[in-house]
Amino acid sequence: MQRESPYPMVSVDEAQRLITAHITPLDVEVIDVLHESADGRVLAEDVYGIEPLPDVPKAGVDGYALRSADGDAPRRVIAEVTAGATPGLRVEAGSAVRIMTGAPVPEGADAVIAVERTEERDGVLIVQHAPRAGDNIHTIGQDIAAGQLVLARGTALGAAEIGLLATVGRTRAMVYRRPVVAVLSTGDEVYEPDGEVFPGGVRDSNRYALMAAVREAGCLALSLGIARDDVNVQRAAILEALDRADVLLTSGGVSMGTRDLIKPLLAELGTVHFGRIAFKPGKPTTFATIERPNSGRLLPLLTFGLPGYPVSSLVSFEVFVRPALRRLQGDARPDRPQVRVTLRDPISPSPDRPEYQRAIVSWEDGRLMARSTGRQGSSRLLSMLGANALLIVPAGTEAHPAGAELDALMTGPLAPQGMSVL
Ligand SMILES: Nc1nc2c(c(=O)[nH]1)N[C@H]1C(S)=C(S)[C@@H](COP(=O)(O)OP(=O)(O)OC[C@H]3O[C@@H](n4cnc5c(N)ncnc54)[C@H](O)[C@@H]3O)O[C@H]1N2
Ligand code: MOO
Repeated sequence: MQRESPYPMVSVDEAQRLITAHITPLDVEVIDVLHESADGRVLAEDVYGIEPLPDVPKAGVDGYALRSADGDAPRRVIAEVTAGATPGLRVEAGSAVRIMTGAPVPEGADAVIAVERTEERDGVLIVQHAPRAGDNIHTIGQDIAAGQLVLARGTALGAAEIGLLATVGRTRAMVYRRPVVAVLSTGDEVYEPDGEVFPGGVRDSNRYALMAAVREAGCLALSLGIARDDVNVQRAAILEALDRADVLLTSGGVSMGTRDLIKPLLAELGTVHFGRIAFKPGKPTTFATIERPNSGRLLPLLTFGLPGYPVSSLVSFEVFVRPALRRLQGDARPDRPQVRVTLRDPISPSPDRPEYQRAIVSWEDGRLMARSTGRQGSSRLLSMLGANALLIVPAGTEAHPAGAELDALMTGPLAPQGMSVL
């Protein structure tokens, strides 16, 4: 057993910097952006609107197109235009055209009055007030100007973005490839959750939790199963990832035990960039790159050796892996937002490392309030339940009292007011 880790302890910032230095966005592909599979993809090109929207002046309400110069005088109703029709007629002085929302405004008309503000009897229109020029008319290009940039490269596709692509007629667009992320659990004590578990064993929660986190980050998850604590078995699993994946996440086997084989294996197969972080939970988190001589892939296999403790692996994923996966997909905004929160409960720091404590943040009494999810042990997965934030608690010995402020990384949307923990 080693008495001291050969890996120097790096700071969180330094670890993030080292990871980022090894990332360039993956290759691109052209996809049909109107299908389900486009959800969450990141654009690899700028998208412009070619034509203005609307392309002709359009009625904003159901009513009558008329001339403002006629004031509040009655008008003769000469025709009706519906959305989708081409009017081909002219509104002369003293006349009006019945018009529907979204229909092109006929020539000569410079206003539309809502039907509720009118009466029509025997083909004569009575208006309740004199319309002003421009009333209820959507002008050419008011929503999108001709040639306007509507979506920038690096934008993730959600409902609004997909709607915009359809609006400007871009049914195919260039997006970054989704990274394939292989996930491997290690440990003789780790069992499939649906089978028999021998005394002292644990069910493999890490692989399933990490694969869900990988998918949530927009990647394709590839399960490599559970590798026993045998150097040849674990080497074979890493080599399989080298063949099949862009990124490898392992869990377990990265601390000081005699069966902690991952770090020496990564050093044998590639380059370990760091093997310890001043960070809790997840101190032994390791980052390595493994070259792939003949595969033609641009990037080496990015390998994250995550700790075995369920909370440590997920928190390390959130802080170090997720931003890397977003960067690989070309996301222009790969980081979670950081906010200032007020503590509802007192928080005790860890003496030697900054600690990322799980919390529930909601908007209460005009500020962001954070409540703790309870005991923060690395093995207590329940401390992640309902958490939408990681409180960044600097190393220290003094507790932070209720009412004090700390920075927090938002990992999900704000919680409803008064949400409590189990
Ligand atoms: N002498 C030292 N011991 C430890 C140190 C240290 O610095 N010196 N660091 C501690 C810290 S901090 C952490 S975190 C853990 C991480 O250790 P490993 O990554 O080597 O993890 P394991 O020992 O393999 O497992 C830890 C724990 O998690 C359970 N586990 C493992 N895999 C899974 C899985 N797939 N699903 C659910 N649970 C899993 C495993 O049974 C252990 O209970 O090391 C400390 N030790
Ligand atoms: O860094 Mo470990 O996750 O504290 O237990």
